[in-house]
Amino acid sequence: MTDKNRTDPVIVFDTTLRDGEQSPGCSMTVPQKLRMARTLADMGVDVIEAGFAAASQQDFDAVREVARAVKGATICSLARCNSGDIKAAADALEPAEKKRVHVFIATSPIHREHKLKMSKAEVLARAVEGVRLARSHVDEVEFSAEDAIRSEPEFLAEVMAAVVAAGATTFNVPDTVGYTTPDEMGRLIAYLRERLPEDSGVVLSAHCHDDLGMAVANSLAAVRAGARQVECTINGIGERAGNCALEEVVMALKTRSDYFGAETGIDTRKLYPASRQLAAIIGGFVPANKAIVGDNAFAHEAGIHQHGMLANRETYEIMRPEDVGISRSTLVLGKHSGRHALADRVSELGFTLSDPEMEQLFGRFKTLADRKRQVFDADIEALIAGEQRDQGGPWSLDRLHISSGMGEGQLPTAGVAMTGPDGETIQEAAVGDGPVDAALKAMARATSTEFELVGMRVRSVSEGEDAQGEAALTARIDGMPLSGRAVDTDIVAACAQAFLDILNRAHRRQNAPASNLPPRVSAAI
Ligand SMILES: CC(=O)SCCNC(=O)CCNC(=O)[C@H](O)C(C)(C)COP(=O)(O)OP(=O)(O)OC[C@H]1O[C@@H](n2cnc3c(N)ncnc32)[C@H](O)[C@@H]1OP(=O)(O)O
Ligand SMILES: CC(C)C(=O)C(=O)O
Repeated sequence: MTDKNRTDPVIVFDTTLRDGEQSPGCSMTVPQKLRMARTLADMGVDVIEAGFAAASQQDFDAVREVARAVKGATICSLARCNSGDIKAAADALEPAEKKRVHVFIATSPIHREHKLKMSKAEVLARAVEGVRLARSHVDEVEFSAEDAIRSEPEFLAEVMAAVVAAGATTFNVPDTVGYTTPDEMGRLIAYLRERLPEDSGVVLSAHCHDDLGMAVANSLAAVRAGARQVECTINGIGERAGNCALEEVVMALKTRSDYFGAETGIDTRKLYPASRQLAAIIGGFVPANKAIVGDNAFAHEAGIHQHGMLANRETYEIMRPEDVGISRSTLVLGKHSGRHALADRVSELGFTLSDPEMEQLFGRFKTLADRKRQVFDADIEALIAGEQRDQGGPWSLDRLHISSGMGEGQLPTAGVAMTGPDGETIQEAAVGDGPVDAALKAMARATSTEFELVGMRVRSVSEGEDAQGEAALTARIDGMPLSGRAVDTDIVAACAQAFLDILNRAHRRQNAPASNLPPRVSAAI
């Protein structure tokens, strides 16, 4: 059991630049690795595995550049258990303030027999030789038993004892193929921990892959069982399904330090910027539902949740967005939102609406939200503008049907049904130069109006492929210029509604007592 008031430090070993880079499409140039390494050091990563120096000249250069330029963190290079790799690693690390050579060899039967073609004794001997040689170059040597999870536990313990005796300072337990479970991982770490001499000072480490989606859970189980180093990558990038995600393991340890009794020294406010920086460098994107750093990690759309959030954000958030470097939680307005969230946004946007106006707006908002995935601030503003626009009638546009297309022989046609001042519904159709022209002509016929279109502007007033379009039309009727404006996700419908505004203004003008007419020059809205 953990002591609630005590937290042990956990070393964060970041391998974004080595194992992360091994994932297809994630190769980085030397300057890109350097930028990323600076970010990692700045956020408090303890060990940065900058590459595999023997892999290529570029990898060697990257390790060397990071070793030369990045201060604060320990810089590490991976090496197989052979003299060439170990020498390359040591040479590349030479300028580092604090350096670590990370040697590895596989210990599992399948890797021994089929890949290395070595017996247990040969693997053991190569591991010991590798660690000794590495120790002749640097003080910190990490040994990894590749595919430790599928290795015989007794053999693993034997290798651990031998490499520790040869000078290894960290013993890493990789779940190379992401096969283990939290329970199993916990038991294996506890088993190895029992076999490490109390005063050895050797750190047990976990390196988990995510093939079954358990890399973070397995790493946390290792910490709970006594591992004091976790190996991880930003955004969880890495071989196949990836590695343990740094931001997730760090925030789990921080948020549940009561449970794990362990914490890292990471400045968690740097997690989100680091995640975005990496995504920009490798040209990928972070899934919206990614824990901690995804776009939706602190976003709420459901009305019941939004209501709870407005009352007290801890109702639906276990972490503060600011603590991971995200400026604020967001209440996303969509079809699942309720009145509380809409009212909050309306007042945030600076509008004061009466209760009936708010109720009307809510109805229009739900109708729009059913057609759009997300309702943006500009949509709300447009809805309010629409709400406040002239609705005096008497004409209503009950139906609009458009037929339009491209190519020779196409006749853009519109059919409308409009109900007028005496309650009669009139149906009309017209062809035009385009769908808007046809719609306007059909509406003019239905209302027996002669008009001349003198101005038309259509623009998008919100974001996304399902953005709302605002149409602003000016038409001359009886010599009088009149304007109308409307918003709709369909721009032809927006134009038709804007024209309806104009027709209604014209009708009211013709039927109003002469003294009520506004001056001619200000007839536009
Ligand atoms: C689980 C992991 O993530 S381990 C790290 C994996 N990362 C990488 O492989 C990326 C960098 N790798 C490379 O650039 C190349 O593989 C190199 C330069 C390291 C080696 O290239 P090559 O010499 O052409 O060998 P290749 O990759 O084809 O085969 C691996 C060789 O290393 C041997 N080997 C594998 N692991 C080890 C080890 N830990 N210690 C010693 N030898 C090893 C294999 O048995 C094989 O030996 P062989 O050539 O005698 O048959
Ligand atoms: C070299 C080790 C640590 C590794 O990357 C793995 O086993 O996945």
